[in-house]
Amino acid sequence: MSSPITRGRLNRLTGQFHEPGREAMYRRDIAPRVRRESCLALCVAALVFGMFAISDYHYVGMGTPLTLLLAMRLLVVASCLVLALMIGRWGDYSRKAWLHALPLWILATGIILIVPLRPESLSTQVTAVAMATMAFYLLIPNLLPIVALASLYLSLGFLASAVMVADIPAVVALRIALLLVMANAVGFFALLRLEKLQRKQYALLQEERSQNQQMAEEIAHRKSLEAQLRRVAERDVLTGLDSRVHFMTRAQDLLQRSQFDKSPFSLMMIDVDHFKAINDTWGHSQGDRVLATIADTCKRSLRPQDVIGRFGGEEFIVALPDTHLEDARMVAERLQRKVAELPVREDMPDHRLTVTIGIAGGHEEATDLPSLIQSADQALYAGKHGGRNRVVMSDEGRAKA
Ligand SMILES: Nc1nc2c(ncn2[C@@H]2O[C@H](COP(=O)(O)OP(=O)(O)OP(=O)(O)O)[C@@H](O)[C@H]2O)c(=O)[nH]1
Repeated sequence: MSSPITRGRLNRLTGQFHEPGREAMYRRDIAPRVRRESCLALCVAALVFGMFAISDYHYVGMGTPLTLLLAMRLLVVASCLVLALMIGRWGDYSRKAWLHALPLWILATGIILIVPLRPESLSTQVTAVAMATMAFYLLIPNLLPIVALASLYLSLGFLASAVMVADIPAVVALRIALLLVMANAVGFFALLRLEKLQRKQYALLQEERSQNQQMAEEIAHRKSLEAQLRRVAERDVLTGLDSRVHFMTRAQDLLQRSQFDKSPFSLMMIDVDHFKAINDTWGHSQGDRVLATIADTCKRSLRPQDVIGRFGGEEFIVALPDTHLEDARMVAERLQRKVAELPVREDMPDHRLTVTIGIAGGHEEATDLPSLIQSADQALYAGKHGGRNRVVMSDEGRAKA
């Protein structure tokens, strides 16, 4: 549950947010809707106010009072329509609340002026004023304090002109006053409730949006962490090659595809010769540099579709899809040559950098990756025993070749 602080506290009398920034944001948010509704409400108000011209003739007949009444109605109707047009174009509710308030004052003045121009119809005018008051509060969108002031002006002005022009007894004036107080009270509290409800709804929506935003950020953060972790798990930090686990996954896929396509598949195990001696003589940092350089050299010498990984310590593994054993041997010999040509003499004088490579191959359905690795490893072992710095094919490979 969110606290009233996060939702935004509301003023008890106006229904507006206490925080001016939040109130301004709310008004900005509802501005387009208020603009549309104001235009529509003013057009309807102009129509209704103009419509009563029909009853003017009935009450005052032909003559100067009718002319004055019609002129006044025309003025009010025209003002309402012009203001509706202006609000539609420039009526930004968040910055020009006065423009939205102006029609209320004009309509109120028009209604008040009917009393001296048509004093005989006072009883029907009381009903019309009460209804106009409610319409001010509920139908023409505006801020509660502005509406309350305009309605009060309408009520007091109407009462004053009724007392002065229509010469009504005190008791009738009191009844009209009570009726108008009631209309104002009902309108005020209805609009206050509406203002509060709308702002509460807005605050809840904002809260929901911010929670969604937070959630989206959290998800993005987790995804990036996940991707980072995956990258760490898939890469060997020292050489930048595939980690053993990731290599196994990729090589497995390649082998399966080769078996499906019935295309050749070869596997190489590369081991640096006398690597321990490098560590012991020139230190582990130099050993690390040598491993990274050899890894880089091998990677660059392979095709993009080949996959190379670090299998362990100073041992690398390469999967060669679509490659016959004889071709794999040529690749291995090329790698062997490139490693031997690496310029390490300055850092490690009197040391010949060499690698021994074991090769195995096969794409028959019975062949699986672990047994291929085992065969390549056996060939590598044989190469080491045979004096190192050589390329050796597994027994099955030799038989096939
Ligand atoms: N600098 C460095 N050394 C490593 C790393 N991983 C393994 N080693 C070392 O590599 C050496 C491998 O030694 P051996 O298994 O005896 O192999 P070798 O000396 O190359 O001998 P042969 O393979 O028989 O030619 C060990 O001393 C390991 O400590 C590494 O990441 N960095």
